[in-house]
Amino acid sequence: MLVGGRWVSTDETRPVDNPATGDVLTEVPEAGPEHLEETLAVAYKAQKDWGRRTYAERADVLAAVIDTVEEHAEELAQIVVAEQGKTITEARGEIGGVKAFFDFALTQKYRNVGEVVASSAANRQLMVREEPIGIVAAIIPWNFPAAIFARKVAPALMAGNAIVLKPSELTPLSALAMAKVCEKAGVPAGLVSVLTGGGRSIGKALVEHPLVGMVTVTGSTRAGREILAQAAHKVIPVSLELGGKAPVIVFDDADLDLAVQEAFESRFWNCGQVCTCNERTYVQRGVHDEFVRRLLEKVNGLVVGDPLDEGSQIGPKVSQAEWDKVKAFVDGAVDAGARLETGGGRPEDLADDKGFWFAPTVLTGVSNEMDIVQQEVFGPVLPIIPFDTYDEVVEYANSTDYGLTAYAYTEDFRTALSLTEDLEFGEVYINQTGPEQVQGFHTGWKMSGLGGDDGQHGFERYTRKKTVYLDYRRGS
Ligand SMILES: NC(=O)C1=CN([C@@H]2O[C@H](COP(=O)(O)OP(=O)(O)OC[C@H]3O[C@@H](n4cnc5c(N)ncnc54)[C@H](OP(=O)(O)O)[C@@H]3O)[C@@H](O)[C@H]2O)C=CC1
Ligand SMILES: O=C(O)[C@@H](O)[C@@H]1OC[C@H](O)[C@H]1O
Repeated sequence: MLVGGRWVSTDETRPVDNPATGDVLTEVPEAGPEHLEETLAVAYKAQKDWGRRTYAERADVLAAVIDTVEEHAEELAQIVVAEQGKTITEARGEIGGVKAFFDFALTQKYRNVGEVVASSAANRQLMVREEPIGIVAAIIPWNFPAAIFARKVAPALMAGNAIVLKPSELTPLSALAMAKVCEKAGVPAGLVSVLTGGGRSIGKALVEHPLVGMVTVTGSTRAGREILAQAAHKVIPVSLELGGKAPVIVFDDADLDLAVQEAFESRFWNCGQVCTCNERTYVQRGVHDEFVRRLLEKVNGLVVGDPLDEGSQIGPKVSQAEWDKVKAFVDGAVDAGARLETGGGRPEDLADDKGFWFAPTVLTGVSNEMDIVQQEVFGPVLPIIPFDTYDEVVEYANSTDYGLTAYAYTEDFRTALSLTEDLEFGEVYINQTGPEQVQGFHTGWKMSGLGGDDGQHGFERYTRKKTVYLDYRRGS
């Protein structure tokens, strides 16, 4: 792991599994208190200089990071596949996302860093200036281990901060590889550190450390709530990007081919392990059966297999624990009366394989109250629920504790515009699917988050304001 500019190993280590084989891929160090103290002491000094550099100077360094990512793109994609299990095609897309997050940070090169406010007294000036925060702690998940590293590091560095990352214990290798890329690109030593270990151990200690001035988290709502509580006594800003339970709503008048294709893509991307995934699909009764028929044709054609094989479309779940969680949701839904249209557990042709394979699964006859509709599944499982009226489906969509992303398909402009007002979500897509764009604002409502990432609003969260009163009267 990268401790204040030094690559450090430890006697105590923890395994990293390959989800496609179930075998141990490698071991990584277990960060301890001494590593945290060293990391933060070095970051504190490095940030003082970095924060005084101009945006243009910082942009030059970040531009070199993009070039170095490009130079190592395939190697980085292979690392994502090995530890997270997404297909090589999806992993190459993730590395493209890495570059996009840095590219957006570069657009801040000529950023407006404050404003002069009209003073109520002559010969005086009142300015509100934007400044770096200092040291940022980033707690990141396993579903996009390289892209979410970039989503946090790029704005944090561009705004003049240092950053210490605690990657998920499931996928530390991508963060370590990205830290090497930053080092090779010329990011000054100590500005980017990666501490490997458990969230409730080194992650908690990082969040609670007095030198950490802001925390940014992407992960489950459970983790986000714990981290918010851990940071509360320090009264520091916390950004939370948490769980999702995105509805796809298909009205009778929708372009059905478009709705089927995008509901399908949005559910099974990354084996369903995306916070913006289609977690539940509501279909108006008039087109419900045709929608299900067309969707099943696509789902039953999906190729589940070796993520390094260019022909594979879905890799394994990231861990056995995650596999067990998804299986419990499916079995619970069937026990509650849902109909299993396809899938439901391990694919037959991989029944004896050690990988964490889960067959693409579709459930019908599902009611809105079922756990599989109310709770985040985060796997290749799609429950489909029929509805009759606009008011009914809006009530269904808004009925969960989550409020990150929602999608709707309709050709009626009144319905579309009304949905953008009535849906209680931080992101609403009409007649299109994701992913979100880096210049937008990836923000969750309700239990899906606090603050947000990306765009101008996400960038601003890595800065703080200073108001300056300047009296330039010439003598008295
Ligand atoms: N809204 C969004 O943009 C996204 C949301 N998610 C959500 O995250 C979940 C899956 O990701 P997953 O990594 O399993 O999420 P987890 O919540 O398990 O972990 C996320 C990160 O938080 C760390 N962590 C957990 N508890 C604490 C704590 N008390 N203090 C400090 N750090 C802690 C974890 O460390 P450790 O390594 O020990 O697990 C990990 O690095 C899903 O629910 C998914 O929806 C995922 C991606 C994006
Ligand atoms: O966090 C998620 O799951 C999504 O926001 C995902 O993360 C990186 C990708 O660029 C996003 O689509």
